[in-house]
Amino acid sequence: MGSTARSSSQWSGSAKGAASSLLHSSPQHTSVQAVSAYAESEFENPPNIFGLTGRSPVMRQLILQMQRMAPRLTLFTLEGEDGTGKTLAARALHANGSAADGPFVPCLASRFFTPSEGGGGARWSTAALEQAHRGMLFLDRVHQLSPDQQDMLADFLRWFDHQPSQASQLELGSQDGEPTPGTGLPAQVAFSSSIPLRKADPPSPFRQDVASRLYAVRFRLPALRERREDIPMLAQTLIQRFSRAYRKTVRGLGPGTIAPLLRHGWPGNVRELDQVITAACLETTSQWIRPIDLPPFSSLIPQSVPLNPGPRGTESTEEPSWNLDAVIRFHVHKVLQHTRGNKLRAAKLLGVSRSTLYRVLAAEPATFATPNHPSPTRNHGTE
Ligand SMILES: Nc1ncnc2c1ncn2[C@@H]1O[C@H](COP(=O)(O)OP(=O)(O)OP(=O)(O)O)[C@@H](O)[C@H]1O
Repeated sequence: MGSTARSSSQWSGSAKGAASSLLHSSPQHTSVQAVSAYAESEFENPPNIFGLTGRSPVMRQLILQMQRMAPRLTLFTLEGEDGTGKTLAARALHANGSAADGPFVPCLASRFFTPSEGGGGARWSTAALEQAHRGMLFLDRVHQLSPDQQDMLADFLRWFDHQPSQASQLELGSQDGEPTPGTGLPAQVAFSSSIPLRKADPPSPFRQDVASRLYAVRFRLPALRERREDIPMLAQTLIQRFSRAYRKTVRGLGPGTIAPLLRHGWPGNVRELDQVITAACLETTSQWIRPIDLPPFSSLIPQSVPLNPGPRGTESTEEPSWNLDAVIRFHVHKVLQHTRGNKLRAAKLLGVSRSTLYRVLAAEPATFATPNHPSPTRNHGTE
């Protein structure tokens, strides 16, 4: 990619230096050339599984582990905070596993375990099972299950463990490969959880016997703040993704833009980074994202998205933020993303005047400040 006359291999040495200096030194010393080199480099081909990538040791190890284990997985759990890439990881394991020829069927765990949906006394959704026949059923957000639903999950695990092997599944389906009603059987079942299901100190909100079964094979997606060295590469990946999707040429991060990204805490993880990059790509009038193009980060997501509280106390231990300004700004940015930055259309959709929209965007969001990022206005400083 890019219009530079130098090849990426010629750049790779200086790109490596640029990455290191961006991570370890003051942003004021970052040169235009170094940042351009960084954006144009190929990032030394970090391991990649179905678009899930990372160059930090923890991500390298995870991706290699996924590549190694994918062909043999039957039942496993992906654990990590919201937006860390659990769904992407599940898709990657599906694409590289024994059920790759079958469908990938994501389903909220709390919807799957809804007795009425299956009818006929079924304690889980037979429709979802049929859809996922010989593929992967991905039961998302298992930590949100109520105690009754956890009991259903225990029954489901027992049922699944006693099903015939993949080899004999052919006999279960009809001749054209479609399952006959009530006989759908996924080859793989994956679960996701945003919080650890196993607690060292009881009492736990989750049935510990069930958690042990789910943890037999577990992949942990690290929070973005635990692998900051991945931020430049992820930002570049997301910029390229944006450019392709929106057909707008954005080449990379301009001078001074990486520093605020490295300083931020990323409570919303890669999803939040994606939102920030998308908003900046929409905003920029240059081919490079400038600090002034960055939105105030923490306003893009509510500071702490409260989890669905369950009777056994499955709610997040973090204090949820219901700050009205934060919610309004989050919504406004979502609408702006939807209208691809068209403020007139966004104002119409929101049912407000354009000047009101500008006022919301210009407002100083004092309540969104993070300790490391005290003034999240549109201009993130003068670096
Ligand atoms: N390592 C990565 N490389 C590229 N994109 C990533 C990576 N991790 C996550 N993403 C992107 O970040 C966004 C959030 O990822 P995903 O939906 O998989 O997270 P999640 O953990 O399942 O979130 P939630 O628990 O809130 O459902 C997606 O757009 C995904 O493509």
